[in-house]
Amino acid sequence: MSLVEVQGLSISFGSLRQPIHAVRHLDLSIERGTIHGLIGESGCGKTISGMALLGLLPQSAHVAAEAFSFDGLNLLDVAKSLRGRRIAMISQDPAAALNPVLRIGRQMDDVLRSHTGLPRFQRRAQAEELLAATGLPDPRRVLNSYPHQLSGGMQQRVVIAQALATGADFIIADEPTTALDVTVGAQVLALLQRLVRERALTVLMITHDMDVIAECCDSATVLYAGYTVETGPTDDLLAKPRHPYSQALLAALPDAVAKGGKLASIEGHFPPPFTAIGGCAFAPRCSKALAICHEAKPPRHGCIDHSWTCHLEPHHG
Ligand SMILES: Nc1ncnc2c1ncn2[C@@H]1O[C@H](COP(=O)(O)OP(=O)(O)OP(=O)(O)O)[C@@H](O)[C@H]1O
Repeated sequence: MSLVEVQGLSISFGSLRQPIHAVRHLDLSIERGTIHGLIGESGCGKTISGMALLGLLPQSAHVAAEAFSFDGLNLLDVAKSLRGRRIAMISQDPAAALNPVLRIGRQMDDVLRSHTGLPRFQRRAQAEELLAATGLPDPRRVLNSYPHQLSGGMQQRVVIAQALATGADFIIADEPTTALDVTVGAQVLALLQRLVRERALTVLMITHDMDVIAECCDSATVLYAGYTVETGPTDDLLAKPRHPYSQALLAALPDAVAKGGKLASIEGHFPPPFTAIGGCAFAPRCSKALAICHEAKPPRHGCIDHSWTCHLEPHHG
């Protein structure tokens, strides 16, 4: 059984008469001990999906799903209680995740005190061990530092150490390298890969950057306007993307993987979240669209490992 199993998740805001569709139909399956990417353009619903997994949606959100489970537990019931116990989050801005007026030692200790039964001196040793595990060279100095005395890359390592301190086995990393320069970002991705191997973690990597998927994800889900349009192992997705949107994403990147490019723009506009979509959400921007693509929801093709939703025949393109 997958650690995370999401089928047909929809999240909307506003009234039933005038809904704002943040996520329209998310299918997401994450295997234990892997890094799974969730990729798509700004506004497609990546962060809101992560919030739903963490039980952090505002009260005003309307949520529905055919399946929405973590380790067999229904997340609609238990997401809040799993947060900070089995599920932790690393965000884009480590400085915002840390308290600027408290030393790192105090902040690590606060997390360890509320998540472990360890006495104080053992918590100190554990904090040092966790900071060392994230590759910070002088953990004692880091424990005595304030966040502003650390670089962005060091701050992100501290945030990762805090996530480990909670004992969480599933980490949602929301654009964790966006605020870092390329080299430091690559080091943070390598660190997450090592931690997944060494500590049996599972990571959901939220990103708009195909390079991040190529660099560190075992598999990925492509999201467009709140819909899962394709999901599969990274190698397959990069070598043979099947949905026209995934194909356009890769085509928009000259030497996508080699050159470190970001998702380039694809002609046309993303459908606004308040519009109803009758057919395929990507049809208005799709160079291969048929009449039916504008009228009816696309069927799913492929197998459980690699699937995509599209009206075109599976052997097209
Ligand atoms: N509290 C809210 N009320 C109404 N609409 C919201 C709310 N939160 C998010 N949305 C809408 O949901 C949609 C998805 O937002 P989300 O932040 O998940 O996108 P994203 O893919 O993570 O984008 P980015 O990469 O820019 O962070 C957007 O249209 C956003 O405006």
